[in-house]
Amino acid sequence: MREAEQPPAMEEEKLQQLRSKATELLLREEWRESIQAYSHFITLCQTYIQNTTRDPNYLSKLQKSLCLAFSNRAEARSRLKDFSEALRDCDDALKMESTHFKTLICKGKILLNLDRYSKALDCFKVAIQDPQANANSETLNGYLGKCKKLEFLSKSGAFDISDWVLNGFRGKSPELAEYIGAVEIKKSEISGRGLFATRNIDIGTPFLVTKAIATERGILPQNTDSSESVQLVMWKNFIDKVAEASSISKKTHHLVCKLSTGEDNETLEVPDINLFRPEVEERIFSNENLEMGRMLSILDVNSLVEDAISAKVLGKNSDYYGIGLWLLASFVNHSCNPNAKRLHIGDHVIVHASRDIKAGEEVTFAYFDVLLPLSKRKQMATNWGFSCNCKRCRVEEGVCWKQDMREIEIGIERGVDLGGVIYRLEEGMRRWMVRGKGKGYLRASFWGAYSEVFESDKLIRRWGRRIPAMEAVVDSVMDAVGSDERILKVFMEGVKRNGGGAGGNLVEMERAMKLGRGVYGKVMKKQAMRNLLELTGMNEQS
Ligand SMILES: C[S@@+](CC[C@H](N)C(=O)[O-])C[C@H]1O[C@@H](n2cnc3c(N)ncnc32)[C@H](O)[C@@H]1O
Repeated sequence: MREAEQPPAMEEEKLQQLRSKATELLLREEWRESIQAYSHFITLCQTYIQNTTRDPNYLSKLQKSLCLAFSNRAEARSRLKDFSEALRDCDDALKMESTHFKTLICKGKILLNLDRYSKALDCFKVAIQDPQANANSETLNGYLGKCKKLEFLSKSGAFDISDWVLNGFRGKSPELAEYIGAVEIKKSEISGRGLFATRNIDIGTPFLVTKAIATERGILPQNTDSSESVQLVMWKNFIDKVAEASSISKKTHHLVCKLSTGEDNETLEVPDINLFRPEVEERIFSNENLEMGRMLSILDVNSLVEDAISAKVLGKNSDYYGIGLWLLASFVNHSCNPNAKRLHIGDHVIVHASRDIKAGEEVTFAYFDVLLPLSKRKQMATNWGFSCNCKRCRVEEGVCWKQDMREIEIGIERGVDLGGVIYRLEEGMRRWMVRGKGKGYLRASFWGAYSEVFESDKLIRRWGRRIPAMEAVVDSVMDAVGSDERILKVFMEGVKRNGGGAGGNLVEMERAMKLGRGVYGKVMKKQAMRNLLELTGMNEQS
């Protein structure tokens, strides 16, 4: 006898057995096994529904069971982060019962996870009307509030981490939404594709906030050999996580395939930035092949080391190490005169302007320390696998061969009086007619010398007016290479030495706030920024 022709009692018994097994597996959190059991149940139930000509009550009972099975399979699939299949199950359940409470909650949570805030909000809004919502009203209201807040952030970019900062970065890190501000992907003169401003972006304004598709974090041991082997294990885990994220989402896979391998950059296609928006659904992407070798090159070129704000400000956890892949941030090219900085909070990266950016300008951040001379930067770019093609490197190429420049570098290596180094460099720039941004570039290259002199009362007294004032150097370096915590630190110490500080004169404080916005971004209110400025001024390691 075929299953579909069995009498209802037997059908029911069989369904009951399968349902109990699937539910038990679900309760035991054995997700894969419960998905299998529910799939079996669903197939059987669908067959019975198709073939039944009997009692409408029985049919309705079958449909209810089927709806619940879709809902439970969606839950199990979402626990395995297979969100696209889980969403499909939710939709199948909702087709049968458009206000099915459990499914609406499950779908809302999945959509929230996928950063589709307004669609998630729609689900929770319907769910809260259900009588069952009374027993869960606190949780449901929590979800509703979270969706509304994240939707607002994703539209406005008005991020605010003040409370967390004022709380000394303790507790849960702030909730952040996916946000794409006034930027687009275009062909870049630096290399391949780059991210470009579509409007003027003020210093500190965040223009990209996005969650990593995978991260791996750990504490590195002090010992170099052990540290290297820990890093190797982390790297392997990280590769596995990226591979897993790509295998469960066609969209993630497609976007990973779009990233550069560091070769043939000029022939790379320019993807539409809108593809990176969370609202773009999985179903428009097809299966693509990405061989392991290519994926490893992509990760090599695009993975970023985390730079946690708490570690930055408090100078703690210097042996803490985190890597991640942030898809859209991977289109930001390096420049030795960058105009953007990134801040890592939880799994999110916030990219903000570290100086004013004009509409049409390419946005860039530093892949490595750019407060160093050209020769050292060249070495670091080589380690990264490219030869830097930024404007500052091109300008500095024009003066680096000069005898004075060589002598200045040799002098620094030999530990000569750094005031003398600065004096010689400033004199040289006058003779070589280096002006405007060029001056800022060279000062940034020898920032180490400037900062040591500005931090030493003795050297400042000795060199007096023969070297430029700290404020003028800070302004020109910031204008050329954007804000940096070390520039901010020198400035804050100078302000304190002059009797200023948090209560210092208004002009100085306004300048400090501007530097602070460039370093940390306009993501906090004034009091939180003042706190950070105080901490930056005090922290030896920042
Ligand atoms: C993360 S990707 C940046 C986006 C890349 N241009 C693209 O089209 O996908 C990093 C790669 O871009 C290139 N690149 C980035 N900054 C560069 C620079 N300043 N000079 C030369 N090449 C650069 C290098 O090939 C580097 O390996």
